[in-house]
Amino acid sequence: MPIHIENGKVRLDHPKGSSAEVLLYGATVISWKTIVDGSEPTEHLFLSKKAVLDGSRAVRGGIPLVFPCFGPPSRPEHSKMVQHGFARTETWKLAKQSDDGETLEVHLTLDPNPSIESVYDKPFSLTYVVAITEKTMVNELRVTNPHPSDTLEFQTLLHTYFRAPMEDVRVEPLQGKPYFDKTTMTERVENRELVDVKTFTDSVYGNAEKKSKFTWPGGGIEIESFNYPDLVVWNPQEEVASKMTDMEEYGWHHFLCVEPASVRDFVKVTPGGTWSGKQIVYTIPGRSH
Ligand SMILES: O=P(O)(O)OC[C@H]1O[C@H](O)[C@H](O)[C@@H](O)[C@@H]1O
Repeated sequence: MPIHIENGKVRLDHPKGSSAEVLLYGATVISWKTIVDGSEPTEHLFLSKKAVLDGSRAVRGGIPLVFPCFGPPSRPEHSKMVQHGFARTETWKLAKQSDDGETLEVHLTLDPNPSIESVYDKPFSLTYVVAITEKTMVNELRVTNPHPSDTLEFQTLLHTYFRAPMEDVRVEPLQGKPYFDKTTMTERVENRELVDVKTFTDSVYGNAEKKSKFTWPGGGIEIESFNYPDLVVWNPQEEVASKMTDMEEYGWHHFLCVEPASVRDFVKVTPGGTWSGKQIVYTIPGRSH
């Protein structure tokens, strides 16, 4: 079976060798593999060896979903929530699956339940689409506002932990972009053509390009995003990661987070409307790692 569900995890196995694994817990994609150089499938996501997958805390790695607030809550309506909201710590439902021979696709849904309602009283409906082809992965979040008269406002982000060598990786194109540097809490403008993460990096770029990429000698990933005006680049380095109980030793050497986002401002969805944000991720042709 190309798509099957087992022990709270959805597996997609493409006939051309690519695969993905999505936990119902947080709708967290924890693995995405493709065949890059004609041999064994290569894992493109970082998942900490100490990540907790039992539903007791957000997963340290893969693609946790941030909704409806980014970072510590900044608005009264989010004040009962923990950092990054509840979407990454709720159990989603597998609502739909399809396989047309080229694309394997699953739809996971999340709607208000008593645990969410204890911290958030707005009506909403979320659908998260994960699809893989031989070479690509698509992650699309759809947010519907079922309220008859109130606008729904939220922040959201695909917190993607990519497996890459921290020392060598460079992100572009970010030159000239405004960004909020969370390491110093200052608003700045990026002057580097190629951005590295060799020091503690927590940068929230605005006005992001539709296509971003990061490369290192022998590897690279391109991200095409739709409807995400911002891009967060993060590597916690030892100073922050060593305080995380779920980060494996030296884990920060093996990933960077490049996160299509709508967080510098709040997305506004009119009554009855639906917002959707999407990333398409693929390895850069001719490169392998
Ligand atoms: O530790 P978490 O709650 O998963 O957050 C991990 C990180 O997420 C984002 O990248 C934020 O910009 C960081 O400030 C935060 O530290």
